[in-house]
Amino acid sequence: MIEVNELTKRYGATTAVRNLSFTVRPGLVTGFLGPNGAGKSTTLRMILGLNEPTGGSVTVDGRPFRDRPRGLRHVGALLDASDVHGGRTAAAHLAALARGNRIPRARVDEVLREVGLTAAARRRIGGFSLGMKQRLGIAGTLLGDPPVLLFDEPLNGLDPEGVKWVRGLFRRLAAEGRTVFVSSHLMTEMESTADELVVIGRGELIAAESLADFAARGTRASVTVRTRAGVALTELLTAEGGDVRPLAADGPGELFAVTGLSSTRVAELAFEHRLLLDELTTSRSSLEEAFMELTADSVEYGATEHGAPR
Ligand SMILES: Nc1ncnc2c1ncn2[C@@H]1O[C@H](COP(=O)(O)OP(=O)(O)OP(=O)(O)O)[C@@H](O)[C@H]1O
Repeated sequence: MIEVNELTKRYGATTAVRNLSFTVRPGLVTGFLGPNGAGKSTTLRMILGLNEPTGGSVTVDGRPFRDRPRGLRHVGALLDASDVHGGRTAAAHLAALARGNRIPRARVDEVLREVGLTAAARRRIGGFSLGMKQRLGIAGTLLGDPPVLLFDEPLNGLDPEGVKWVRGLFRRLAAEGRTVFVSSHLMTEMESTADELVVIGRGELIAAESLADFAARGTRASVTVRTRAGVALTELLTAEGGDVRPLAADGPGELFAVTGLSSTRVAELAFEHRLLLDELTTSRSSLEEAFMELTADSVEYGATEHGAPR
């Protein structure tokens, strides 16, 4: 569990993070989203005690991370995959990390196998592709078998097969009861990866909730429902404040586009009233639209600040 409590970080006149509070729970993959410059890396560095907050506090499993000796056993973190000594071999790099954290040397071979780098173990890191460096960085996070894992933009540089592998790994780590916190500036990367989202813009919290609830915030967000109980469902959802419009349906039942309610809420209501749903989906564009709408101010701010044309 990571608890961020009214965290603020200023660099001179720039406020990188402002009064930020959220909780990252174990057993789930939580996506940490925000446009470039939103303050994600600064927040991750404060969680790890690498940056001193100007205000507020952050604890990992109840204590500031800095107070933990042998840190890799508590938190595995990958901030910058290219920040490694290129002259070392993959195995030597991991062995040095293991030694510094009193982790048995045997773990090195285990984690190399886990990330698919066994064949490259004796090669120098300098010759690695970005994707291989990401895998090596991920191997480092797993070394101490930690309950909490942090990743800053881990999908960068991975090919589609690598992305699929990382997603599977995150799911497994979460299913094992670990806390998994993954940053990205792209909603598309998170929609098949995360259960929960923490979204920030300009250093401030925009949302901390499930993907379904976040998707429902966009004004054009919609949930598609297929049912053979169209009349009853329309009445029910309308009474709950949803806007229900029929769509042209092929296949069984009728198809509706619902706005103003999350897919979770639609499912709960249908269940409570014993109405069978044949299909329930959040339109893929809803997440992206909600993200664009809710972070629009921070993106504009960034573009103006850096002098880019609007
Ligand atoms: N060491 C520093 N000194 C001065 N300003 C900094 C420093 N580190 C970050 N900033 C500023 O703080 C803000 C947040 O930066 P940060 O790197 O945390 O954002 P981010 O969300 O991780 O963005 P990106 O996805 O581009 O890495 C930016 O305006 C950045 O210029």
